[in-house]
Amino acid sequence: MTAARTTRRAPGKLMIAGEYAVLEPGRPAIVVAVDRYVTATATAAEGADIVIDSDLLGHEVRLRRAGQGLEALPGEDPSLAGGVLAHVVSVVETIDRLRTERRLPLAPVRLSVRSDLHRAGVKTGLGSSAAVTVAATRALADHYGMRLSPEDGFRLALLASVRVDTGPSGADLAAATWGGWVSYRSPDRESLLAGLHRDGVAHTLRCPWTDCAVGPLPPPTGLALHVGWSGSPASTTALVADLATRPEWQGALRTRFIEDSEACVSTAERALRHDEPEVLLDAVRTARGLLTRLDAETSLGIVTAPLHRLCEVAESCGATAKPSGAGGGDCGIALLPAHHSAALLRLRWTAAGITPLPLEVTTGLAADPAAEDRIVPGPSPSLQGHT
Ligand SMILES: Nc1ncnc2c1ncn2[C@@H]1O[C@H](COP(=O)(O)OP(=O)(O)O)[C@@H](O)[C@H]1O
Ligand SMILES: C[C@@](O)(CCOP(=O)(O)OP(=O)(O)O)CC(=O)O
Repeated sequence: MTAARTTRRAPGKLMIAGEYAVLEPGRPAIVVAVDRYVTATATAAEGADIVIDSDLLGHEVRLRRAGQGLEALPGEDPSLAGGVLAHVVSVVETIDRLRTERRLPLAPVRLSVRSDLHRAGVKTGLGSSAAVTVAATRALADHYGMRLSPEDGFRLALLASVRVDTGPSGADLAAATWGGWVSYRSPDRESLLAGLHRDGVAHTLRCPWTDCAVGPLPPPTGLALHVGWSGSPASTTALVADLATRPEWQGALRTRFIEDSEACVSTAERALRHDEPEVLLDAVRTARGLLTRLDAETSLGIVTAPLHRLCEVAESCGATAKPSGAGGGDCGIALLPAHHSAALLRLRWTAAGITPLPLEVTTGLAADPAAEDRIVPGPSPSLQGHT
């Protein structure tokens, strides 16, 4: 390994449609990457096997490779590796295992992580865990000279993610990897985790991922995507876990929601592919209706008062709007036809206590023009060359 310093950045995301239903393997969602990033830099470490320096902590944490993964060195807070650093630690452990299975050497590595997906330390719902996982996976793999394809990088990041939590669909990882407007269907994360335990990383990476599908979608023409922040963070994990425990979610309600969501997302995808903005707006309106109905049927707390206000105000400005993601706080999106005033929307949102976020749809890590490194192709065979 001869790389001196490898920096990779991955964008945040917003969900356009398909929330909750996409948790079901094979069910679709539409997600877009937005231009707020997490940047991960891998360099050689000294004095520890792994050093993680994250802006979430403000100090670095030194870890060592032990039999079952990374553990804190004496004097370090042992709870951090399984807590706030869980995603970065899982990335390192997943790549360590892959390289060990392939009989490739491990090296002391320092990973620095910087994020602009929080506002004054508060999460905005732009998918920081996914951006961290994708950026760190890519920085570390490239640092080792593994030269992953975007598909390999996505799969490796999803495997690192399921080791932390099999709950999330991975739609945010797909957006961070490929960027733009993305059509996504999730794999069965429980069976991937079982595969990791049973067969290891290399095999699970290569086996068919039934149900999983990712593809680019053309952006809509004549519609601008606007994003408003409700002002409060939401715990997607808590909402998803809460929904899973509801008896009503086990029966007909769930089947109907998932079927209706599939129809809605498929319509939205067709509208994007055939450049039919009116049909897209209808589908986004339907997606809002589905989330509102799910909320009414379960009292989960998806459509909070600020998110409702965000949507109503946007509609009064000529837009079609909905909560984006799990709801309960975080962001909402509005699609505004070009002949309506964006300035008015921003003004009315601000007056209603909603913060307009100046975000643009962006490319993913796979096309990162800012990738900066000094990799000299080393003797380590690439992942692709080995599989
Ligand atoms: N700057 C960062 N450095 C290290 N880990 C981070 C950073 N930002 C986010 N993470 C990881 O992502 C987790 C947050 O995930 P989550 O609560 O799902 O928020 P989000 O909705 O932004 O993904 C953190 O607990 C941490 O594990
Ligand atoms: C419910 C979901 O389908 C969508 C949640 O999207 P969010 O945007 O709420 O996620 P966070 O980035 O963690 O805030 C869960 C999923 O797809 O994982």
